[in-house]
Amino acid sequence: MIIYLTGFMTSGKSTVGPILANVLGLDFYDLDEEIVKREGMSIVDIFEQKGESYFRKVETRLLKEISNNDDVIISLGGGTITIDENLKFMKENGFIVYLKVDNETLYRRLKNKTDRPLFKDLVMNENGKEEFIKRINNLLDKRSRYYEQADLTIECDSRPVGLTVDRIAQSIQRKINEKNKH
Ligand SMILES: Nc1ncnc2c1ncn2[C@@H]1O[C@H](COP(=O)(O)OP(=O)(O)OP(=O)(O)O)[C@@H](O)[C@H]1O
Ligand SMILES: O=C(O)C1=C[C@@H](O)[C@@H](O)[C@H](O)C1
Ligand SMILES: [Mg+2]
Repeated sequence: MIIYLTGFMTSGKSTVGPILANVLGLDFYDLDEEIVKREGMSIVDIFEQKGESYFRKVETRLLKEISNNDDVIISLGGGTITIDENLKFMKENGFIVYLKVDNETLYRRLKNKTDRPLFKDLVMNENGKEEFIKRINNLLDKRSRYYEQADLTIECDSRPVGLTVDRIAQSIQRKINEKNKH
């Protein structure tokens, strides 16, 4: 079984993923971390020096590569699921969980981080909340229809990490039990 964690930047995929894997006794991969390892560059450097479309190509290739593992949790990048080819592949090969977080919470988490290329300029230019919220909403308008294709949505705005992990773990456990019955 492959469990894919999707959701907006800073929704918590990379924070929740390793804890969830530990709780369920599964292996863990973080797609962004695999890209950084393979390219020997940070995500920001890849975007700045090689461009977003190059990043997306590597992302799609490595998504398929790490999906050769079984019994694994994979934390995706925030944009991975918005590539139709990736969405189709994950629907066919795993169980997708959407970590849904409201725009105010995303703003609080994003406003000081310079390691997200799609928000770095706003942070560096010390833009105000309005600009952040506008960009978050614009991206969410385009991306929600992809995130909502997930098999399970967990609303996790200000929920402690442990509770998010518990809720996903219970849901996955139910799935595994069902599978074992058949
Ligand atoms: N309850 C919470 N659950 C998850 N993360 C939280 C929570 N409260 C605060 N945070 C913080 O929010 C941030 C979540 O970032 P994280 O890197 O996990 O997101 P991500 O979904 O992997 O983003 P990206 O798409 O950019 O990889 C971290 O800085 C984490 O410490
Ligand atoms: O939402 C996005 O498009 C991204 C999210 C991050 O996980 C990284 O994959 C990168 O910063 C792009
Ligand atoms: Mg991440």
